[in-house]
Amino acid sequence: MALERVARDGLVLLGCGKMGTALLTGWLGAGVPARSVWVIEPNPSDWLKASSVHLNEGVPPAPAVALLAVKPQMMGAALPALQALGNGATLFVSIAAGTTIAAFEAALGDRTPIVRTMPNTPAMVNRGITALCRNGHVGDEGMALAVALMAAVGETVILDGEHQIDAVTAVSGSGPAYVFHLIEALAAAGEAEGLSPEVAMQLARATVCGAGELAHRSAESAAQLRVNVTSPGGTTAAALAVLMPELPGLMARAVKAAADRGRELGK
Ligand SMILES: NC(=O)C1=CN([C@@H]2O[C@H](COP(=O)(O)OP(=O)(O)OC[C@H]3O[C@@H](n4cnc5c(N)ncnc54)[C@H](OP(=O)(O)O)[C@@H]3O)[C@@H](O)[C@H]2O)C=CC1
Ligand SMILES: O=C(O)[C@@H]1CCC=N1
Repeated sequence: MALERVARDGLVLLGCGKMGTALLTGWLGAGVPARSVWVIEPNPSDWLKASSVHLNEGVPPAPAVALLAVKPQMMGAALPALQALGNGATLFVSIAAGTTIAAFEAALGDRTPIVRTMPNTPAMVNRGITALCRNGHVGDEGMALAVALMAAVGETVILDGEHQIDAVTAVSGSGPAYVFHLIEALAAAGEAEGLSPEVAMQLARATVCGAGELAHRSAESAAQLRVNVTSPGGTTAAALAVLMPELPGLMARAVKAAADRGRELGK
C-alpha cells in the first residue's frame, strides 16, 4: 500500500552506489515502476544506465520520498540538489552513517520530515536488516512508508530514538565486515593446519554461510546452537577455551570503535 504512493508521486534516489543499487533493485522487484524513480548519480553503473529510471534528469516538484544514499562526507555537497524539496510533503530517508537528523534539518529546513535509517549490505541479496528512527515531522503514515521501502530488502526494526543509531551502525551496519573478516581468519587458520588456500576458503565460507542460515531458521538461541556443536571434552570445547575468554572483549572494543566513529562523523 505504502509503495503505491511512491509509484504515484515518485521517489528521488540521491547516490546509487552499493547501497543505492541494492535498494533500487529491491524496490523495482517489489513493483515500483522504474519511471517513478529519479536517480542522481555522477558515476552511473551500466545496470543503472540500462534501467528505465530517470537518470540525472533533475527531480519532480513533489516526490513522495527523497532517499539519501551518498557517503556522509559527500552529503554537504550533494544535499543542495534537493533543498527545494525541504519543509514540504516529501519524506526524506537517509541511510548515511553519522549524519544526524539535526544536520539534515539545518540543511533542508527544520520542518522537513526525516527518517534516519541504518541498513547493511546483505540488502543486496534481500537479507538486510535496517533500523529506523524519525523526527517530529514524520507521522505514522510516513514511518510506514519508510519501513516499506527498507522492508523491500530485508528485515526492519524501529528504534526508541536517534540516540541508538550509532550502536546499530556498529553492530549491524558494519557487522557484515566483521563476519567477512571471520571467514578470512578461519580460512587462514585452516591453511596453517595444512589445507590448500582454495579448500580452506571453501570450508570457511560454507561454514559461516551454513551457520548463519541455521541461526536464521532455528528457534534455538545462539548460545544453544553453540552448545549443540560442542561435545564435552571434544574439539570444539578446545577451540572455545581459546576463543571465549578473548572474543567478547575484542568485539566490545571493535563495536565501541565503530560507534565512536559514527558519533564523530555526526559532529
Ligand atoms: N556500504 C555499507 O555497508 C553501508 C553503507 N551505508 C551508508 O550508505 C551510504 C552509501 O554508501 P555506499 O553505497 O557504500 O557508498 P558508494 O560510494 O558505493 O555510493 C555512493 C554513491 O554516491 C555517489 N555520489 C557522490 N557524490 C554525489 C552527489 N553529489 N550526488 C549524487 N551522488 C553522489 C557516488 O559516486 P562516486 O563514486 O562517483 O563518488 C557513489 O556512486 C553512506 O552514507 C554509508 O554511510 C549504510 C549502511 C551500510
Ligand atoms: O563503514 C561505514 O561507514 C558504513 C556505515 C556502515 C557500514 N558501512
